[in-house]
Amino acid sequence: MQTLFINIKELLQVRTTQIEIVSGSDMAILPKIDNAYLLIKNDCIEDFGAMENCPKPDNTEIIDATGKVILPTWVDSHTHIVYAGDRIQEFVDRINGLSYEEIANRGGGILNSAKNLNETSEEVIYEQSKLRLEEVMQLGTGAIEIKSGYGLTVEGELKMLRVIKRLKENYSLPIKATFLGAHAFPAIYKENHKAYIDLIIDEMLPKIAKENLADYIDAFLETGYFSVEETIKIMEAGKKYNLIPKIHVNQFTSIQGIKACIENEALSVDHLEIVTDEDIETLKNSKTIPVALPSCSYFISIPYTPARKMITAGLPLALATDYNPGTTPSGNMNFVVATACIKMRMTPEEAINAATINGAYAMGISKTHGSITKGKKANLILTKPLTSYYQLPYEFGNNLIEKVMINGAFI
Ligand SMILES: N=CN[C@@H](CCC(=O)O)C(=O)O
Ligand SMILES: [Zn+2]
Repeated sequence: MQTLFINIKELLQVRTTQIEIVSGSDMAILPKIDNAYLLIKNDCIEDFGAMENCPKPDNTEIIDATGKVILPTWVDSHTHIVYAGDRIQEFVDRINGLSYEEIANRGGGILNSAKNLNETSEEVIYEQSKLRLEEVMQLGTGAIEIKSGYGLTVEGELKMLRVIKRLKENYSLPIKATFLGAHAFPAIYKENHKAYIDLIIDEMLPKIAKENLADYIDAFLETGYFSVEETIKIMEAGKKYNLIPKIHVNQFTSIQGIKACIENEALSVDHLEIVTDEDIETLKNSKTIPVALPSCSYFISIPYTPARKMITAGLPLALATDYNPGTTPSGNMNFVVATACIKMRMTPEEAINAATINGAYAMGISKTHGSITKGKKANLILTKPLTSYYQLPYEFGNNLIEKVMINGAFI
């Protein structure tokens, strides 16, 4: 089966050689072809180029993309889309003056979602989660990472990861599962952290490994949550089961967590709303990618990741949604890209690189996704007619996507 897009106004993120990540000043470069063609064969990108070189293959569906832009689908490398119910009351409490921390200290926050999840059947959680997944796919997400972390019991964490496994089986986009048992201490372990960490290491991890339910391991390394030492234990334990760390860190405070993550070869460090010069120095020359979550900053009114400072220092940056019921009840990568431009002063080129090729690196899939490269999967966004790709972040909040293709087929 072949599909040929012709007359594409702008074909974005074209990479003739395999690159896995873009960093520093290279993030400002978004290679594109004006008036382009793109040939898809089965589920992969077969060929692309300028219209004057367009082939005329037989038995091929032709799609005229006059006035439209094509780019790789968004790669959302950090989400918590498997959860039960919502936290709307906490949203109103925050409007009325309570902080995220105050709500958590009252037993709300992550523990509120954990209670709800443990009281909800796997079937219901699956039904709720698949609607979220289908919605974000229509918004252009063509690869997604999903975390556990609202179970905080052996059964609850397994239930979440089994839901993610079912989503993997039933949907064609790449899904990576991350075990986040170390998301918060359940109330009964508040004074006995060691017992909960033992539960994670001795009971949860072996069961998860036996059922092959996770690709990565995560922890909420933060003041009041998991300390540096506790997170190191979790990372070391995960690595024994080949689970690479992807860690929540520096959301509210900088406590030497980034250094510990890099020393433990984390694939990514995520959040980074509070970043010191020392943190930036530590990130240089590491293979760990920083991931910013601007929708979270927007929703709970905390600082934005200092993208300009980090990119100027030569670092790579990825963007993701953090879709979750507490701090980011939105999985719209278009909004993330726009907010990165508007609030973090990333250029459209930097933001699109961060949400495609660098997102793919943060998910461990940049060999197959994240750019228009021959042989990569045909996961594409076809926009409505646009004046240029700048319209994507400019018209924040508007849906400019006409169609989404996953593995060579429109969804
Ligand atoms: N910060 C930790 N975890 C989630 C939010 C958890 C919650 O409030 O439900 C996040 O990434 O923002
Ligand atoms: Zn998160």
